[in-house]
Amino acid sequence: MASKIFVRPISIAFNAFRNYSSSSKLVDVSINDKTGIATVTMQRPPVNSLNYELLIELNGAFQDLGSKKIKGAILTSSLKTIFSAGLDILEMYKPKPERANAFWTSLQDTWITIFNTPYPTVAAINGHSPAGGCLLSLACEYRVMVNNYTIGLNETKLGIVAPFWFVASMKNTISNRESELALTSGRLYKTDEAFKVGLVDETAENKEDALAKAEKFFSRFDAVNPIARFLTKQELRGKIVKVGRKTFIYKIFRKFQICMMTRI
Ligand SMILES: CCCCC/C=C\C/C=C\C=C\CC(=O)SCCNC(=O)CCNC(=O)[C@H](O)C(C)(C)COP(=O)(O)OP(=O)(O)OC[C@H]1O[C@@H](n2cnc3c(N)ncnc32)[C@H](O)[C@@H]1OP(=O)(O)O
Repeated sequence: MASKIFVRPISIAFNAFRNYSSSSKLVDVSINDKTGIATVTMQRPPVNSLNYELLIELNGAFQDLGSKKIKGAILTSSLKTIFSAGLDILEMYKPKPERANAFWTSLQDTWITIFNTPYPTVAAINGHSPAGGCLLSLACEYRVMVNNYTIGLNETKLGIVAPFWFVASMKNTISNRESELALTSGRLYKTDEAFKVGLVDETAENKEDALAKAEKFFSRFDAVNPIARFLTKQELRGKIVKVGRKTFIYKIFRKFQICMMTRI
């Protein structure tokens, strides 16, 4: 584990990114060769619900960017009014145990990858972002959200208990008190409400505005050593990932959830 942590930022310093662009069915990745900023776009109509295949592609995209010399990555959506509707309900409806296990693992791996990137990340939230959609944005370092949409961890409203790493991601962003109020009530915040509590860092008029603000965020690090930056990020986020990834409790919790899912 430790070797991974220390090798990655060094390796990115030796890789060029020029003229990179790759598009799979569900995720488009492009790197602007002038700014060095990557844009990862989810494109799974109608609502970018997170199924196994989308998660695998997302995880791969963010991992690949770790080997390129980028200034930062923006996560956004190709859809007009939806960032992501969260987990694909169909993945949770009477799944085969192997699929449920693979799905759940892919969700957690994707969260860990995005939460832990050596490069800075911004979610340009250009539409509704409930539940798992909110989780993806929380994994990024900064959130810019277009006005008049909704975001939040609304699991309790659906009769679901948000896993503790969802909760930890929320608590990493807003206060413990606000997290408690939000999660227990399954609150979905409007953009301006989310801004008031710090769930989003900036609001935007439209997607273009959100992307412009996201790009501006990266310039904060122009005079910052990228390795020092990454190690500091790890210092702040490492414990949450460790709890999310390794604990016995997590394994039990996953078994319990898969068990619940396969019985519904
Ligand atoms: C089942 C429980 C098992 C127990 C599991 C135990 C533990 C799980 C732990 C954690 C769970 C994680 C959290 C999640 O992410 S759960 C998913 C939560 N998502 C939501 O609550 C969002 C629901 N969707 C919406 O609110 C709206 O659809 C949305 C605002 C995103 C968009 O609204 P709009 O009016 O534009 O579009 P719709 O007409 O509503 O939808 C279009 C189309 O898309 C389908 N759809 C919507 N959301 C999902 C989804 N999450 N998964 C799959 N499909 C979705 C919707 O049904 C429509 O389909 P169709 O009718 O056109 O065929």
